[in-house]
Amino acid sequence: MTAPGIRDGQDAEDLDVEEVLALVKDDHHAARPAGDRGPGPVPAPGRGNPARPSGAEPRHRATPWTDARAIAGRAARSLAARRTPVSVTLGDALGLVLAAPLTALTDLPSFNTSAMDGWAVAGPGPWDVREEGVLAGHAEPAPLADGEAARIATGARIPPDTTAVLRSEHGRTDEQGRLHPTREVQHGQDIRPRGQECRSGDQLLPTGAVVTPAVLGLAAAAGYDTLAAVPRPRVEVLVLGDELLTEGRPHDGLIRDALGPMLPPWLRALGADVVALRRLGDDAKALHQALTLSSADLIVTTGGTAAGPVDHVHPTLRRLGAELLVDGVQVRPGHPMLLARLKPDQHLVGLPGNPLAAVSGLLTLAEPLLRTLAARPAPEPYTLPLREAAQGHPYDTRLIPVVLRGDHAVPLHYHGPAMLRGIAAADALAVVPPGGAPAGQEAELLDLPWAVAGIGACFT
Ligand SMILES: Nc1nc2c(c(=O)[nH]1)N[C@H]1C(S)=C(S)[C@@H](COP(=O)(O)OP(=O)(O)OC[C@H]3O[C@@H](n4cnc5c(N)ncnc54)[C@H](O)[C@@H]3O)O[C@H]1N2
Ligand code: MOO
Repeated sequence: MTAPGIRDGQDAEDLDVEEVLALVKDDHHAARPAGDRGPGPVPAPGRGNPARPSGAEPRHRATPWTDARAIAGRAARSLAARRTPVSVTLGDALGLVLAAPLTALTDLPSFNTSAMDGWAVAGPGPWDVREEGVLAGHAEPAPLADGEAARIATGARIPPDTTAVLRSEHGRTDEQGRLHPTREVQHGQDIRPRGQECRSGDQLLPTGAVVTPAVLGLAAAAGYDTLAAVPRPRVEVLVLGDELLTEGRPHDGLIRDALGPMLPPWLRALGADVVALRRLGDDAKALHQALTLSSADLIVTTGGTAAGPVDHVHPTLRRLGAELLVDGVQVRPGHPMLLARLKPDQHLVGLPGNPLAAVSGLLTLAEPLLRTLAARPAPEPYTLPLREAAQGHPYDTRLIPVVLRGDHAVPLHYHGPAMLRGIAAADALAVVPPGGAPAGQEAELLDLPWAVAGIGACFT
């Protein structure tokens, strides 16, 4: 069914009966008799306490969206504190979080060094220029006598008793080979004294700092070969569904697996070490075995979260005696997503099979859990005004792909739960409250990792 009022790119299956009815009725708002007040545009209920159209069945068990994110973060909190730091080479440390303060292992600079190419000079000029110059990386040169100069390169060790460095563009040599300054020389100029940036033992960065390329550079400069870091949470991805092809075009009711290629790099961008991706079909036994044997910190399943004949996730979790921490979330798309504790130190996030619903589950449940396990800081929440109105769900939060243009978030079309066309062009997801948001209303934004950091920064 396609309800009048469903916007371009919105998927009718995304809307439940109440929502479709709300849209239909909303469309005929003008034709209502005077005094007929409802239901009309559904009023925006408060988060977590949604107003429901009269007669609507409350969605039992479904957790409000903000609560679901908080529960996912909390579920990992005590585990995060107990994770043993790992020692990783600088080459493997990008994106990890420091498990110990970065303390300087040396003074920086570790010797008095020249800030410029030119001459090290002693006393006032003119100076006799020593035959042998000083290059970076050389052993300590002999002391300068008063009235003596030595050619010196940027980064080279300053000879003892040097009083200043004269830049090459500020000196000239006469016929006798004596060096004259062409401008006044200040005592100590262009000498970087040992320890100017830090002394050995100074704290350069605290525990919890994210290892960026700049941190790698600083650590190397300060003498580190390895860093103590919080290990990446180990994640196993189990893709469920007999209808999935791994190559070629869809045919005969079979479709391409869109989640297998999408989830591992996305999980990596969220800080995970993806140890395995396995396609299990719709095989309850294989799922049970995979969950029993896995030693990952987090198992992410895709599909099979609803109540169809081959939706094996709930029955398998029941069989395993798993504790369901979140069983359905008041969010569209993705409302059947779930979070379970399989063992005290092992969780499962069940993502719905519809691909945009899976993205919603990834950002709602997997992101806070992985962030907490990886000890990454929470991104600062921020909002931007919507450039166009965003259609809301009557009583669930909706996540809508947007592009950021100037100071506005522009909602994208093709945001139905089975569609990736919108998110593939997006910079962020806008959090649209129940009832929707008119143009100009501020919406909270969830940045997509590559939109902020660039592709190279988050997928290495
Ligand atoms: N009776 C009900 N049926 C459904 C409900 C509901 O509330 N009551 N919710 C719908 C919603 S909303 C979603 S989302 C889906 C979630 O279903 P599952 O998690 O059980 O997923 P599947 O049924 O396995 O698949 C749904 C859909 O997605 C396609 N799919 C699955 N895996 C992939 C993949 N790796 N790549 C691309 N596409 C995939 C699959 O073929 C289906 O079309 O349930 C609704 N039903
Ligand atoms: O609305 Mo579902 O949750 O299609 O994803």
